[in-house]
Amino acid sequence: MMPTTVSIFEVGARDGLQNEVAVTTQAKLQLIADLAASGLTRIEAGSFVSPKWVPQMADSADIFTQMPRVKGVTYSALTPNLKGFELALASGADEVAIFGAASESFSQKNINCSIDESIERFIPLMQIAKQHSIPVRGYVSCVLGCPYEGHIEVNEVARVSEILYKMGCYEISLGDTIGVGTPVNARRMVEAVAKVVPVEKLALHFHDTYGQALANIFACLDMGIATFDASVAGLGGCPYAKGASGNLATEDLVYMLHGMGIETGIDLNKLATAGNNISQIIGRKSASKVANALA
Ligand SMILES: CC(C)(COP(=O)([O-])OP(=O)([O-])OC[C@H]1O[C@@H](n2cnc3c(N)ncnc32)[C@H](O)[C@@H]1OP(=O)([O-])[O-])[C@@H](O)C(=O)NCCC(=O)NCCSC(=O)C[C@@](C)(O)CC(=O)[O-]
Repeated sequence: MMPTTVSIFEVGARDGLQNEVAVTTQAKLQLIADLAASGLTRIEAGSFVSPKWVPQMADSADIFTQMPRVKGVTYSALTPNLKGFELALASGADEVAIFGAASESFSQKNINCSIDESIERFIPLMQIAKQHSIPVRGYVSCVLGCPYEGHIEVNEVARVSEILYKMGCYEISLGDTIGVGTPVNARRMVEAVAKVVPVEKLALHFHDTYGQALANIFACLDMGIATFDASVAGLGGCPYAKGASGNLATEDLVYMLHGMGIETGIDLNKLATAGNNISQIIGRKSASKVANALA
């Protein structure tokens, strides 16, 4: 059955801006304020990773401490290890996300350790997060393909997802990091993961490299998933997946959902303005077809 409402997890300020030319802290703060003003209630605002690995996110502590908070909005941070979690906690993040992968090679390139080692690192983080009542989201990358290994078995996606869920992640976001998935493959992958993680605890995170993201979401919408990640203006990519384009543009997702009578709580015009403003700062046209059409 199709959902009547969908929750959008906005990743533009993190997944998006981590792979664009560096913008000022002030520009990020404005973007985050604009996103909240458009009605988004789940905003990933930065990441506490090594600034040597991802310099674009080096000001995340400033972002979290300086951004004006809107009541009802959850501001989340990406954290790869205990050090990242402690920095996020000190900066006032409402929730954090750990990130693993279904590909050994991607795990090595992205976080410099194997899948199993990454899980070992998450254990103390999960314990401390529980003590502080900080909800933890879990990402699994490369669920429909890997930039280094190509095909990824759905059983491996299910295995890593189940581990993260059993560790205490409240939601598992399945990431098509390089945007190679197609609708039938996406459904098959979700079916496999839904055998080990309740389907309502899953979110989908599609990059739009091959223009399949909306089709993939449409294909999975009647499976019981009601959370989708998206990035305003289609910002970004992944620093460890060369050539991958940004996430599905949030504007395009909202337009499709509203067209289907599915509520999101988001004002599309305000969202498009937020996306156009940050695109102008970055110096390129918005990657959202909808934002460009509205303009
Ligand atoms: C995980 C590490 C840190 C391991 O990196 P490492 O070099 O193996 O770590 P280390 O423990 O040996 O530490 C090396 C240095 O980093 C520091 N360090 C250690 N941890 C932190 C931290 N949390 N914050 C800040 N600094 C940190 C640490 O203090 C030390 O500093 P030094 O002594 O050299 O001055 C590194 O590989 C890293 O930062 N990787 C992040 C990569 C990244 O952010 N990738 C993009 C996000 S994932 C993504 O986009 C996919 C997703 C989620 O969107 C879903 C999808 O689309 O698939």
